[in-house]
Amino acid sequence: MSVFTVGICQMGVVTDKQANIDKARRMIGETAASGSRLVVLPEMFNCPYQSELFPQYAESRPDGPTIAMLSECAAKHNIILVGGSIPERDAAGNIYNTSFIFDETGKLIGHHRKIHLFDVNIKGGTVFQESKTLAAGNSMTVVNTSLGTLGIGICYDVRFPELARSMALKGAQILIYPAAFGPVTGPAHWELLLRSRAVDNQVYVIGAAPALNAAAEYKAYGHSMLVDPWSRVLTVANAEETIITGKIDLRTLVRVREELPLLQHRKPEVY
Ligand SMILES: NC(=O)CCC(=O)C(=O)O
Repeated sequence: MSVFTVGICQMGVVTDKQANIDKARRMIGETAASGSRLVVLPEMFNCPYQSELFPQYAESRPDGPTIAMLSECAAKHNIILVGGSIPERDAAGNIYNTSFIFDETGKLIGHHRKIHLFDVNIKGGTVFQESKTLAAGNSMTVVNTSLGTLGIGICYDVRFPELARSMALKGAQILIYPAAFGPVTGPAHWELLLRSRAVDNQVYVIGAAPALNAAAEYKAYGHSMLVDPWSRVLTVANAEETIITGKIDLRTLVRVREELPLLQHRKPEVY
C-alpha cells in the first residue's frame, strides 16, 4: 500500500518497567485506533536511559515480557510495529540496544542492534557511555513489509550518513530511528540530522523519541518527527507525552527521485 498513516508514540518513560510496558500497550492501541498502520515507539521505552540500569531491565528473545507485549499488540491491532528499543540480553550474556519489528500477524520480522554506541563527553553538556554495559550490533537492518521497505537505525546511528545511504541503496524507503536525544544536541542537531538523512537519500524519515520526564536523570528532548523525501517536516511533537500521526505517500518518494535523480547521479567509482 503506497499511502498510509504512521503513528509515533512519544511516551514518557519511568523507573517501573511494568508501568512502561502497560503504557506502551495503551499508546499503541490508541495510535492504531486513530488509523495508523505503522506504529513506532522510542529508544529504551521500557527502561530509564541510564547505562547502569540496562542490565537490570534487559530481557531475552523470544519470551521477554516487553517482546511478548509488542507481538501481541501488532497482531491485535493488525499493524506493522517498530518496537522502539529495549535492552536485549543474548545467550552469551551480552546486552544490546535492540529494536524488534513485527508484522500484522505479530511475527517478528526483524531486529536491529544499535551499531554506533553513544559514548560522548560534551563539555558542559551530555556525558554518556553506552559501552559501559552495552555491546554494539554489527549488521544493517532493512525489512520488507506490506507497507514498504523499512531501514532501522537507533538514535546515534542517525549521525552516520553511510548507514542511511547503504540502507537506501538496499531499497529502504522509510528510515526509522527510535531515539533519545538530550537537551544539548537535541536542539542543535536532531531536526538537522533527520532532514539531512531524508534529503540525502530521498526517503521518508521517522524519529521517535521519549517524552521529557523532569524527574529522570537523562532529560529527553522529545520532538518526535516525520520528514518526507523532500525534507519537509510533516509532523513534529513538542517535549511532552503525546501521539503524533502523519501520512506517508510513497508516490512522493517516486516523484522526488524522478525529478531530482540523485541516487542515479552518484559516481561511486570517483569517490
Ligand atoms: N541515545 C543516543 O544515542 C543519543 C544520541 C544523541 O543524543 C546524539 O546527539 O547523537
